[in-house]
Amino acid sequence: MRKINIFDTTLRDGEQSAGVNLNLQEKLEIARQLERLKVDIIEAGFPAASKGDFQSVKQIAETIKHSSVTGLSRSVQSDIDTAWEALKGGAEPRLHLFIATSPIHMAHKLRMTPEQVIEAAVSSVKYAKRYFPIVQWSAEDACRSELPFLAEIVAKVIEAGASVINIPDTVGYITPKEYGEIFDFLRKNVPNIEKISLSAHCHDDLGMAVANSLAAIEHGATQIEGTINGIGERAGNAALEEIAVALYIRKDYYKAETGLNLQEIKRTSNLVSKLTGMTLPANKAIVGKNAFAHESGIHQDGVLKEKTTYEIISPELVGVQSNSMVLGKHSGRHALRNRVVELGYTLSEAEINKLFVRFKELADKKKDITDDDLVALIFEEKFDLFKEFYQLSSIQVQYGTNQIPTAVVVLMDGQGNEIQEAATGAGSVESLYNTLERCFKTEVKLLDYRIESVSGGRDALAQVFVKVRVNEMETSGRGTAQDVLEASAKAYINAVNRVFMIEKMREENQKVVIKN
Ligand SMILES: CC(=O)SCCNC(=O)CCNC(=O)[C@H](O)C(C)(C)COP(=O)(O)OP(=O)(O)OC[C@H]1O[C@@H](n2cnc3c(N)ncnc32)[C@H](O)[C@@H]1OP(=O)(O)O
Ligand SMILES: CC(C)C(=O)C(=O)O
Repeated sequence: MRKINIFDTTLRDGEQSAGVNLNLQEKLEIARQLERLKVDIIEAGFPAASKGDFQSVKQIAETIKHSSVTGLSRSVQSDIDTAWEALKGGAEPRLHLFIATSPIHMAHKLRMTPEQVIEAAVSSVKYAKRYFPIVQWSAEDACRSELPFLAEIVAKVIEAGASVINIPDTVGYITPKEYGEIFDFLRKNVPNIEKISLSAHCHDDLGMAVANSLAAIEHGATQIEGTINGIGERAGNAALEEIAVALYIRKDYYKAETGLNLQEIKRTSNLVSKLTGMTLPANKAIVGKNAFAHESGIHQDGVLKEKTTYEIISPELVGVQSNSMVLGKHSGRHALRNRVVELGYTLSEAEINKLFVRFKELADKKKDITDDDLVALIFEEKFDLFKEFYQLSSIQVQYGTNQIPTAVVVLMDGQGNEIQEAATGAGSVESLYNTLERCFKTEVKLLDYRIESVSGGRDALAQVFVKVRVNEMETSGRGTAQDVLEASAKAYINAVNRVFMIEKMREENQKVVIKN
């Protein structure tokens, strides 16, 4: 079996999904879960992009011990210097350098000649090697590049010290057969290529990211890049869980394996989906709600007689289990702490105590607290870092079939001032959002609103996801409560607080001088 290294870019390319902004705590939690999943490399961000990205990469590099942590950098010295400052505290610092090699990108975006691109690539790899023991180099838009040019630049960056060469299908254009041919061409035409590791990075614009990644493995790639749930720029990246399980189930064919702990897949997928607000289609392979559900009589009959008639993957393989735990109003802190740990979360004693109060409040209203309820409460406590901006004190909404819906909202701002406003709207949620907009004194455009119940039953918690645009910035928010209107208000406030947080960081960023 060939070993395939898994390079996870959920926190970098995944966060490039429109409307997704993860805060430091959220990124750390995902990084810890990726470490439990045993990914080989975590791309934690793009350190030179912002102060927030820099801090997240630095903290992740200093926290994660069993996966290697990397960050992305353009071929410019100031980006490399900043990346070193972020990554130097990690166990195995590595840098991911890139520059575009296709005629379209070189001419129109970089406005550089091919010779200038080679010069920038080589000099940046040499510069990075002064700091980093491992330098990965990526040819952005490799799949629309001219193959002889690609081979020439790859040969030169290997000579300059790059030990991993990544061939990205940046715009999701290639087909599996053609992608395999690019790997064959490079392996045949680049000197010393057997001394480095070849990597694949595929986007899903034509729905072929996973198929292309698997084709790359068949043609010599030893590293695969992708994201959990396939999130990422535009149509997303290759879904790592699909690649890992395909290699496992079809090891007879691929004769290659990853080091992933497959049983952590479902938990990782849930965490990423909840924290990014990017819900999964029910029929998503491996991690969708219906991935192991047999609906029709003939299938059910077959599965009852012999599972393998219709099940090629057992749910337990990827950590899908039935939820048998019952926590209720008579449960104590020990049971709660135990369950939190079993669910894979790391909470301080103070956080457990705060969670316990919320848990008891909910248990008074709801008979059984499920794992999903608990996760929703953990998210509210652990990841709402924006409390220094607006916090909800109370809402009151009046609705009648022959009345104009009216809402009254009381908020606290970051300085402890109370803000009270009222407004009407075409429906209850609209009246609430019109009122909140008055409180914020900023125009907020609602782009998307989704509501789901966290668990089953009439007393289920409601979870609302919103996408908004404020001051030209798109962001998402989530809110959980037993009442749908309260959950709606919390989601809206969470999204707007994220924008204010990012704006504040950007202001602070401008004050930071990055070493040149
Ligand atoms: C395929 C990918 O996913 S690549 C990664 C994409 N991710 C991101 O862009 C997220 C982070 N990016 C950012 O925060 C910003 O783009 C920054 C901070 C990096 C740069 O911001 P700005 O300096 O304002 O530049 P802006 O983003 O407008 O333009 C990019 C510049 O970098 C240049 N550039 C792009 N790629 C590279 C590269 N690999 N090496 C060197 N220069 C590059 C562009 O040609 C352009 O240069 P120009 O200003 O001389 O025209
Ligand atoms: C920077 C590279 C690896 C990338 O994200 C892409 O080309 O899609």
